[in-house]
Amino acid sequence: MNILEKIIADKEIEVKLRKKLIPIEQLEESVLFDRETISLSNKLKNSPSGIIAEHKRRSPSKSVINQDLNVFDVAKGYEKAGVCGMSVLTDGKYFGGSLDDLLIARASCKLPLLRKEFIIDPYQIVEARAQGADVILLIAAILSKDEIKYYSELAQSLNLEVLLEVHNEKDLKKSLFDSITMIGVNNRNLKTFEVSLETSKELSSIIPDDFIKVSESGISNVESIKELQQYGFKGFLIGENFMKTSNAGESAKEFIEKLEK
Ligand SMILES: O=C(O)c1ccccc1NCC(=O)[C@H](O)[C@H](O)COP(=O)(O)O
Repeated sequence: MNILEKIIADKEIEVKLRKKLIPIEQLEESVLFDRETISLSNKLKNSPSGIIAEHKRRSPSKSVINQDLNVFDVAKGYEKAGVCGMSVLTDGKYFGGSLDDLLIARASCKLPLLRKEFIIDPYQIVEARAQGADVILLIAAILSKDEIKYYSELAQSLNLEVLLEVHNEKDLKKSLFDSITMIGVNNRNLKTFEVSLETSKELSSIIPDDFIKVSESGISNVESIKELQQYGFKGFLIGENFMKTSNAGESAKEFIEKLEK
């Protein structure tokens, strides 16, 4: 099994358990369920830098990145830095995240929040809404065309935006639905962990203009962003580069200042 297959096998067990612990009807009663969501795509459209900064403690490719930062401070710092949105990894086993991280981030800032998760069941979409997310990630590589359509329409009906992640042309071809606003090209091959910004550049020309293009993973300098902007990218998802420092918010602030200079 490759890492993605392992993550999904574990996720299936986890979701089954979560559904038993907290029935969907209970999620729908959350005080956050009816809150007005914040549009990430609007922020990206109107931003010169387009940074989506991630809270990421560890990862399968890098092991520990930073276990010492407090998600409350990270969210506040990212907001102060002027990022467009924050991505919160909620997977526990492989990334050290949790739904509590999402809740804490929600309580500490007014940024659009992306629930960064391996979504394989509609339950997780309702869960994202109940825990304060504004955007969900759908990964084309782990979903069928019908699932992408159904899950993105469910998200839309809950006023959640969808960032649809692709790795290649095949992923992209099965993912073009009106219920999706943003297409993210992941520069990290989730099977081998190899990172190449060429993936974004190569796919950019076949992403229709109706979608906001986001480049994800492996971005560590402003020069790469300036180059990717030439290919039409408006959003840039950055995790490790900020989280590996002792002050993720400050690191994002310096990065954005340099980018907008
Ligand atoms: O980051 C990993 O090692 C990883 C491995 C397997 C599946 C997903 C993985 N990462 C999720 C992400 O997409 C990244 O956290 C995100 O794009 C930020 O990437 P980076 O800036 O390189 O930390």
